Order: sequence, then C-alpha cells, then structure tokens
Amino acid sequence: MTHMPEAASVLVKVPATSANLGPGFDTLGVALSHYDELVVTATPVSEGVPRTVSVEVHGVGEGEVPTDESNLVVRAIDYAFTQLGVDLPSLALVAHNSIPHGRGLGSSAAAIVSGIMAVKGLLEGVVEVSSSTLLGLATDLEGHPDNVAPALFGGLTIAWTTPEGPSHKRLLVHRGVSPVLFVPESTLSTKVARALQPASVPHADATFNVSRSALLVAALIQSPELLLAATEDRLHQSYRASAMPETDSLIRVLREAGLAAVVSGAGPSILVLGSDPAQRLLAADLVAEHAVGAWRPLMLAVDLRGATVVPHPVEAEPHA
Ligand SMILES: Nc1ncnc2c1ncn2[C@@H]1O[C@H](COP(=O)(O)OP(=O)(O)OP(=O)(O)O)[C@@H](O)[C@H]1O
Ligand SMILES: N[C@@H](CCO)C(=O)O
Repeated sequence: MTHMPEAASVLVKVPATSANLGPGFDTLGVALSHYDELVVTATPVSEGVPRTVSVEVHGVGEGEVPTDESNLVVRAIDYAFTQLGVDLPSLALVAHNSIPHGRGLGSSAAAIVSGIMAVKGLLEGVVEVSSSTLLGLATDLEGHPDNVAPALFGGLTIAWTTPEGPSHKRLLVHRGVSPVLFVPESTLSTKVARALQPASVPHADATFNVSRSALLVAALIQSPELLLAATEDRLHQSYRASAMPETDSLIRVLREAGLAAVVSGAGPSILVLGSDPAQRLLAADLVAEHAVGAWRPLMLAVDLRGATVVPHPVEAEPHA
C-alpha cells in the first residue's frame, strides 16, 4: 500500500450532464454549463489514531444527503484510493452543489466524478491516474458510462463498454445547437426508472434506435437541422412514461411544434436541443403554457472542459 505523504487539499468543479439524448440509451451524453464544486482536504492517518470523515453540504442536497462515510462522494473517494492501493486518509469535504438531484441531470455521476477527480488531484506526483482509469472507476460506481464520460471530459461523448472496461470518444457539438433544460419539482430515481425497462426489445425497435443514434451524432456535430428526426427513441422513454406522465405529455407538445425534445437522462427533466437560440424561447413559451406544475428553465451551454481539479490551500489541520 502507498500512503499520502502529507495533508493536501484540492478544489474540484464538475458539470451537470444529460444522458441518452433520445435514442442513445446508456451511450450518448453531453456536459452542461451547470456545476457542483467541492473542496476536499485529506490528512494521512497516524498509527493508533482513528480515521475521521466530515462532510459539509451547501445548496442542493443540504440536510438531505448523508454526511458520513455513506455519502456518495466519500464512497467514490474511498473506492478510488482503495483501487489505487493507497491507504485511506482522514477527509474533510465542503460541497457547494447546484445540480438538482434525481432529475436526470447527472447528479450522481457528478458526485462520483468529483470524488474520483479529488483523489487524482490529491495523488498528484504520487500516483499517476490516467483518463481511462478515471472513466473505469467512475463507471464501476455509476453502473453505466453515459453520464460519467461527459462529466469527466466535457463536450459530447459516445461511451461504450468492453470486457476490459469502458471507453469513450469525445466530440465537439456544432455551435448552432442550443440546449435548454426544463426541471420539474418532482424527482425520479435512476434505479426506479431502470426497473421499468423490459429485459428485451423487438428487433425492429433496436434497428430504429441504431439508425436514429447514428443520425444524432451527425446532427449534433454537423447538421442541427436533423435534430428532430434524430432524437426519436423506442428503447426507453415509452417504457418509463408512466413514472413521469407530465414529462411525457410536454415532450409530445414540444415535438409536435418541431422541437427536438427528449427525456434528460432517466428523467423527469426535459432536454430540448434547439437548432437555433429562438427555439429555446419557443420551448420556454410552450412549457409555460402547457405545464401543470412548476418547471424551471435552464438555458445552458455545452461545457467543453469537463471536470477540473486544482490545488487548494490547506486552511487548517482538522484531523491533527
Ligand atoms: N453531490 C451529491 N452528494 C451526495 N449524494 C449525491 C450527490 N448528488 C447525487 N447524490 C445521490 O444521488 C441520488 C440521485 O441519483 P440518481 O442517479 O437517482 O439521479 P441523477 O443522477 O440526478 O439523474 P440521472 O442519472 O438520470 O441523470 C441522490 O438522491 C443522492 O442520493
Ligand atoms: N442511461 C441512463 C442515464 C441515467 O443515469 C438511464 O437512462 O438509465
């Protein structure tokens, strides 16, 4: 086992993500300009001294997510240290969260990626952590790579799994594509949404999605005018509609108006991939007119950088 030589602190910033994008179930994802920030201070544990973990959460999740070792960010940190063969240090976390939880904006992926990126930063100069290791560790915890890939690397990502682990290809989205999210007050956990998926699907539906997801990559990087046709899906949205009926009916309204509206991730938020900025305004007007509950519009850009980690001053010695 290796150990951290001395106390260190890092600041991590991780973007929200929208996965699936219609037909690209468990494969396509895009990073968005909406962020969680986290400061992690790690202190090597001296022999005979118990390890300590403290978590302070501000913003989204404050008073809701656990503040002990069961916290998802702490679990990701502990998993990464363990997999990299490094003794677990004591931890002090301070999180400032903006990404809504359980809405289809990749909050769990952001939490996992923030923990793993923190470990990368804390081990700078001690253990080299490659991009493929980051993606592998994050996918182990998230279960599928379509949110963690754009959260780590930014832009549009195509992610796939192999017996050796997950891989990704990062692409730049055409400048004409303008995303807007509509976020309801209700939540839907990804676990519940995944339980609604059938074990198998008709071959014709698989073929339908292969054609649309291939077209979607072309539409996103080159031909935004094809986005409406390219965002059709038969693999997941209809199976999950009963768990988010208002999402389903709003998507119908938006698509009938010619807008490329899809369920964001596992829902219940809606992603509209506008092919010009005016489409975002049309989408906002339609949601305001037809929605029953309160839906928060988020006019976002595609994030190009993905997760970042920088050194942070070690302000105190909380575990001395
Ligand atoms: N910053 C965080 N700190 C601690 N736990 C978090 C954090 N963000 C998310 N979580 C945990 O993840 C849960 C949400 O994960 P879930 O996979 O259900 O939805 P999501 O990631 O927001 O959406 P999707 O996967 O559809 O994009 C939260 O209820 C919480 O338990
Ligand atoms: N591909 C995932 C994204 C949400 O984590 C799903 O739809 O279940």
